[in-house]
Amino acid sequence: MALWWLSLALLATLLGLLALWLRQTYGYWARRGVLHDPPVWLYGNLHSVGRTTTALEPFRRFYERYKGRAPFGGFYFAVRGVAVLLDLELVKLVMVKEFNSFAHRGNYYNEQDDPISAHLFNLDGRDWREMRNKLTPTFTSLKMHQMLPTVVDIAERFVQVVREQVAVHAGAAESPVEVKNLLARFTIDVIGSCAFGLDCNSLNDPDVEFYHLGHKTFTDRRHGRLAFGLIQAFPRLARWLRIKMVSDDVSEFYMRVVRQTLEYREREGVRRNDFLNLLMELRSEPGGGLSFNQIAAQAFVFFLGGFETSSSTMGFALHLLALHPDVQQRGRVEVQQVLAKHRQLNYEALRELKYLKQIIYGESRELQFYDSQLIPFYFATAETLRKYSIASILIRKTLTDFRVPGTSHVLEAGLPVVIPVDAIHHDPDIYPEPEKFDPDRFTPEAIEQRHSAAYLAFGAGPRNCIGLRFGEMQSLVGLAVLLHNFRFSPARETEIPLQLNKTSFFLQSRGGIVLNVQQL
Ligand code: HEM
Repeated sequence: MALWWLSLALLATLLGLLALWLRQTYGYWARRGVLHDPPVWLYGNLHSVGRTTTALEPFRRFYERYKGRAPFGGFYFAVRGVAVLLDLELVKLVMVKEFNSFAHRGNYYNEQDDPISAHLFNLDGRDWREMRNKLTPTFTSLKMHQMLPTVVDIAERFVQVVREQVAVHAGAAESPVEVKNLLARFTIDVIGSCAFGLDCNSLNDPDVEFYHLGHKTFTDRRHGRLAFGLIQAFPRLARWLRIKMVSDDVSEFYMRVVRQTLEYREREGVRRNDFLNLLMELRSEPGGGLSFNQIAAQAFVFFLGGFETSSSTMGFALHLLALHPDVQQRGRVEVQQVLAKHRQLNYEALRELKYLKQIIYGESRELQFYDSQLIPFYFATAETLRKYSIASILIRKTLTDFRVPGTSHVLEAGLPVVIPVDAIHHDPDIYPEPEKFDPDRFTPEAIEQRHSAAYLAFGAGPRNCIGLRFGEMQSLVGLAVLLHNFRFSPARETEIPLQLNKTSFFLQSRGGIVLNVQQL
């Protein structure tokens, strides 16, 4: 009996201490006099995500409520205080001008026990800088040029598969096709070939392992939200406990694929124009090359970056184009003109697809400086990614105490800083009528009128998306061949508006995207 009372007293003491700690933790912003919303214990300000809202809503509401009242506001991720930026000048300072004070993302990874998690997106500090320097030459225009024929070959197979799906409905009034799955298979085959040197052929065989594990990488979480928040908040403890982030079967699969391909290429002396070849060349670089684990982790992140982001972008673009036939036709005419001139989709042809670029990609002035030839593509892709920002928030970690200009507030060392990309992209003062789909928001003249941090679909500054050109190339090729061969319109099953997945960190549609597809 005495033991029972003792246990109860111990439990009560522990709960009391936990409550005191949480009170102290959740008082962080109030003590500093920073605007903030009251948090829900243990969940912080993201309690609704995955239940009643997607990850977009809390940040949009927060931004709308506090924008103009302060350059940043206070927020809580689980038990961690984070600052949410509300002012574009401050965004630019954090991402570009004062980058050295905010160079980390602060993501958890575990090089020892979970080597595949130690990839460029997660790395920080010197490890990140060295890896970024090594990988940057992998994404030059020349390298993209060399990979383009592979992408075009797969795009031709893609058209054939879509034709077969449309043919199933021959003679019927409608020909509904689920395009999201087809786009995922297209990008899997492209990135499987370019990052892993494999002919995955998921376009013809949807049961291939690469396709299933590719999906699993995005759908299966090793940890629940609360555990994830705690791991991010206490990375040293998590490493000590040997906690992994990537599922074992996913990790084992990619490690095995890279090992087998490397061994085969070395044995047979095979060279190809792909990312794996470039990573292999880095293996024996003087002054410290890449280890096998490092190569596998980088191939893995190229796969993560290249598969879901680009297929979602194309899926969102097709949905928008189906609802806006005038924009679709303008894009198609451009593709027809460019193909009539060049006879094929070569690099020069891609450069001339100006309007298509406005529909999907797009960029701030900063990116235009580094590759002015790519501006046109921004029009098409840009407006899609403004409306549907695949990464709805970006994160940086403060490395040294940073006084916010014009205020007495300090972003303390170690504090995560959130850039609310989706909220900025839907700010009516920056993009009037933000729900309207209008690729002409991304003409060079219109871009010039806006703040350079007003468009952040690929991030900004030295830690922006390294795969931008590749993603751009594959999305542009994919959309160009689709518009050239098919017309898209809403079918009876088409969701309007498109419903989004509530549990995914990256923006995804909740289910498939069904559109009426007509062969031209
Ligand atoms: C539509 C396609 C894509 C979108 C929307 C996209 C978006 C992004 C965003 C928003 C970031 C974070 C930038 C920041 O924090 O400032 C990022 C980083 C990154 N992306 Fe992409 N991405 C795309 C395609 C790709 C592709 C094709 C690859 C690789 C082949 C890739 C690889 C990466 C990597 C490795 C990083 C981390 C860079 C670093 O921390 O140094 N992405 N991407």
